[in-house]
Amino acid sequence: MLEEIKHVQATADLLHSEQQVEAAIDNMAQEINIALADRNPLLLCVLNGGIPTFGKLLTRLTMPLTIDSINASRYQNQTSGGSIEWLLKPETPLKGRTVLIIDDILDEGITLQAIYHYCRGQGAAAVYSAVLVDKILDHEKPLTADFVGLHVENRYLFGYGMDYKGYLRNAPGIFACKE
Ligand SMILES: O=P(O)(O)OC[C@H]1O[C@H](OP(=O)(O)OP(=O)(O)O)[C@H](O)[C@@H]1O
Ligand code: HPA
Repeated sequence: MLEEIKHVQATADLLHSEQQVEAAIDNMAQEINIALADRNPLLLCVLNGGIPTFGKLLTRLTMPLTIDSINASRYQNQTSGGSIEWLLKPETPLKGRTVLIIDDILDEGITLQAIYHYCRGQGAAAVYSAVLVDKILDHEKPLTADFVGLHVENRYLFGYGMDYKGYLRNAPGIFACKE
């Protein structure tokens, strides 16, 4: 397995450097600071891929806020998605809260849509979403994200939280696997 991971990393294309990703996160934070300034938001980290984006946004946000996590996994360390498995639900009551869901990637949008409906079902007053990457697809998605860092071509990606078979989430940039 580790040989495969090393090969994928060595042959991948760098699409966005660390510097470019950090600048995109700066922009997202600025937008969120304006849009949610007086909303006392509850930030939900979508485990596991959302961890870097969540952490990097967190210290750039200036309003009073609280945090929790959710884990709705669809890819289970594979490169194509299946049905959603709910591994963790937030402990914080969502009723009446403004929720900001933070994830690494909006691909088909199935995961974000499921989390959105979950939050609404729990009585959240408003549900926003922020994704580092919105993958450009040739068809409509079930929902759009409110805050997007980068729009990226339709290839299998890794880095900044996004994994290849569970690995390479720590890659310092956004990389695309060779076909
Ligand atoms: O838009 P979609 O096609 O639904 O895919 C996007 C989701 O897929 C990944 O999660 P994954 O299920 O791989 O879990 P992970 O966060 O642990 O990597 C990613 O973190 C998003 O949550
Ligand atoms: O391109 C991707 N890379 C990593 N994880 C993902 N989850 C959905 N799409 C992707």
